[in-house]
Amino acid sequence: MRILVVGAGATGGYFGGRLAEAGRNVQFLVRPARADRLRADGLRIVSPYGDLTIVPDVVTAGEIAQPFDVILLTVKAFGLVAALDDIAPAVGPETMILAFLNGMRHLDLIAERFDRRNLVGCVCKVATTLDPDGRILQLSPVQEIAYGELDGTASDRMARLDATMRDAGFSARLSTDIEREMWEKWTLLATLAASTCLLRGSVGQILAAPGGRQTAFALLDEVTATVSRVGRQPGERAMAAIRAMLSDEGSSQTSSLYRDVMIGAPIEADQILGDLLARARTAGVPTPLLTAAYAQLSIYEAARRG
Ligand SMILES: NC(=O)C1=CN([C@@H]2O[C@H](COP(=O)(O)OP(=O)(O)OC[C@H]3O[C@@H](n4cnc5c(N)ncnc54)[C@H](OP(=O)(O)O)[C@@H]3O)[C@@H](O)[C@H]2O)C=CC1
Ligand SMILES: CC(C)(CO)C(=O)C(=O)O
Repeated sequence: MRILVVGAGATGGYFGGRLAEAGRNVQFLVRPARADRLRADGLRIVSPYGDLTIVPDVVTAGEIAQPFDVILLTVKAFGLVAALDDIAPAVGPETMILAFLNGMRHLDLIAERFDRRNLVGCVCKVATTLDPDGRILQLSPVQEIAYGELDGTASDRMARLDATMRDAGFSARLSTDIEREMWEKWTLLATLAASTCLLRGSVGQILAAPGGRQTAFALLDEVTATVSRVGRQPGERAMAAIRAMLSDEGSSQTSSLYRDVMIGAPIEADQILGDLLARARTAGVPTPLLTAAYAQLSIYEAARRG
């Protein structure tokens, strides 16, 4: 299968690099500055599973001649609309698009731009970041992607996709309920992002602060009530894992959104919190803490814009 990885950043560079290392047919669609760096230094991964440098097969927008079988869309939410224009020549009727983005709004944007049949549900679990030298650093051992038809059916194309993704140096899993898994991941991430950004600290620092635990768990209640009303109710196993993560005394766990705020970078507040709040408002679910967290992040974004 011909795979196009859109973006060679923290996630795309990581999973695309592993797929290429495992011999899959991978091209990276990147923008000119990243292309120059990759051509000069290679695609470099620093990982607890072993470091890796490969010479990636790189294209830039305008150089794509024909559709791909699989597209891994790994841009941040604020780059999505532009990326969808850039990948148009790569999308044919049979192309499967797997997006690593958190939240759910991107599904509608992709379906509106192309066709709902192009969509494959996907959850990406990893903690990677780009360092100032453009290397991909893997920060924790978790490295999994799960995928599946959004309606849960077992299709031939999922079997082909699964055969391509498996045994490529990370955990790859065909899910029969990927839509629920996506809502569960959003529950985790929205709670973690809102609590770490609102309270300005890691899980351990929040738990050590007066009222920190109550605030984090009240946020979890707001997010869970919203997700259960407007999406799918998270399963008990997922909820137990989220509660355990939020109760881990001394934990240095933060969210990528919080880490981006701390370095003054652009953030995905609209995709992770704004969209959830809009759905909560429509459904009449009260969300005072989420509203406060989003207001604070909106002030950050306004200040960044200047
Ligand atoms: N990092 C993580 O651990 C996890 C991230 N996610 C989610 O995955 C998504 C991607 O995150 P992440 O990989 O961290 O983000 P990064 O910012 O590290 O990587 C995104 C890359 O996309 C590139 N890009 C943007 N627009 C285009 C375009 N039009 N054409 C080609 N390349 C483009 C950027 O390149 P350029 O250099 O040109 O700006 C950048 O390198 C996010 O939605 C995030 O929430 C999910 C799970 C974990
Ligand atoms: C769920 C989590 C924390 C995993 O890295 C994440 O996706 C993020 O912080 O953006």
